[in-house]
Amino acid sequence: MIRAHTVEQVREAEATLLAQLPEGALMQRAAYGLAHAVLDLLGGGYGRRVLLLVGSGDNGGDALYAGAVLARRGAYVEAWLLSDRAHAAGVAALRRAGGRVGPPQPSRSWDVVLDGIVGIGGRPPLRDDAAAALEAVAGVPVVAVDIPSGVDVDTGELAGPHVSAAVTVTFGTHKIAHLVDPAAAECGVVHLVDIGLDLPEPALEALQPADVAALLPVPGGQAQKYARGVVGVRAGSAAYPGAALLSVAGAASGLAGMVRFVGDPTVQDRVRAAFPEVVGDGRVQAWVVGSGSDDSAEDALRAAVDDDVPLVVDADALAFADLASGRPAVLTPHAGELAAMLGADRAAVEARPLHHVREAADRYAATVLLKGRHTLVAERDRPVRATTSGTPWLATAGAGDVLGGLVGALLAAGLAPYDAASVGSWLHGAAATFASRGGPIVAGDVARALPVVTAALHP
Ligand SMILES: NC(=O)C1=CN([C@@H]2O[C@H](COP(=O)(O)OP(=O)(O)OC[C@H]3O[C@@H](n4cnc5c(N)ncnc54)[C@H](O)[C@@H]3O)[C@@H](O)[C@H]2O)[C@@H](O)CC1
Ligand SMILES: [K+]
Repeated sequence: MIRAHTVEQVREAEATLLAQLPEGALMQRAAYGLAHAVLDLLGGGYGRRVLLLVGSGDNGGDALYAGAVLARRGAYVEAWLLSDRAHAAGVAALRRAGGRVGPPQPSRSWDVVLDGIVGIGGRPPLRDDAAAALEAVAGVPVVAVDIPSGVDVDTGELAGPHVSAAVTVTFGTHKIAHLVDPAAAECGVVHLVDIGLDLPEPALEALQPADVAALLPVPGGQAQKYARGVVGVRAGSAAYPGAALLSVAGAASGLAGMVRFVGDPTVQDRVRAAFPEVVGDGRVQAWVVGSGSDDSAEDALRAAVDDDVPLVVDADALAFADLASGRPAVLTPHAGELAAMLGADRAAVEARPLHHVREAADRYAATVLLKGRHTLVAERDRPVRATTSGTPWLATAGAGDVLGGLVGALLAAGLAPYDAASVGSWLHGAAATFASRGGPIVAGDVARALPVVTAALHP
């Protein structure tokens, strides 16, 4: 599991550790980890040209001490101090190691910039001098120290100018901004340096393959189809038959024992032709409702709610999500749908996805899965889960229908809504990444890749 903590949680853990260690020990751990990540990125130190952007806090201190390590490895290192209150011992260490301190020489070109402007003590927006320094080094790859300066650490929101990093080297634990967009998209590759912090339950987490494998419902030796779970799909309409086919394709991933389909008769014929294993109405352990349901969305959701089993509420059914409020249910909006549910602007949801997904989980007393580059799954009193297994090629028509079906299959197989949503989202992203191999895909490719990805979790 990747765990992310709030600034307050990190500060508390650091305070405990600082009290037990000699002065400066934590910063040395951080600076060595940082320097080694930079050496990895540059393929060595000798002859490389490194510019440090140094703010007034300990984040700048990390950059200065790392700069000293790099200078001792033969790099040419300059520190551009953005404040006259820069970390004094760090400045002295850099000087002793042969680094230069002062405004950068204009003619120099840099191999890398270390962003030590602000870390977890920063409050966006960046001050003007810091923003101007960023402009002056535009185009040079940046290694962000702890966090790309200018992003909001605890929310993942952006406010004005900010660093866009190639690599972010963070310390002790991930921060929320490393996993939540739009900030996460500015972090580049995130590298975690262990500094020995002892941390509480995280604010946010991201499932890793081993976590998904541990949660996945796997049939035992005595398995039979009903016990493995029956998932029902109420989706599609004469106008949108494809949504039903893709919803069923996700549900028929093999993770539940049986799939039922209920819908428009013409759509039903097409579903049966494409998926001979799918049967008609009957008892189910979970319903998936809404993709392409068009005018029938409300009736379909009411019928599903009457069965009193866990639900996936998707697409057209989200307009009636109140019906699922307080039930075991996963609501699966994209930003536009969530905006409509909350009476907000789509742009506001995209700028503050974490805030809005939490608000919806609270308002609907349900599990809410907000689709995006890093999908977020929120449920009251649980860490939000972010999905990082996808690919930008997954932004394709019908991919959401497959996800809804898949989450339904996992609900039917017995996972709680929170786990079904986050495991389903992870598998969906991983299947897309596997199917894509860096190239374009369509929604059906994602559904077809699900069994392979599932199998790979159990070598
Ligand atoms: N506390 C610890 O034990 C450790 C901290 N470490 C480093 O220390 C950092 C935190 O250090 P600090 O608490 O000193 O805080 P920071 O260095 O993150 O930033 C605080 C400083 O930035 C200035 N600042 C705040 N907002 C700004 C803005 N919008 N524009 C420009 N300047 C702004 C403030 O005046 C303040 O002096 C971590 O992110 C990490 O890099 C690491 O060395 C590991 C150990
Ligand atoms: K930084």
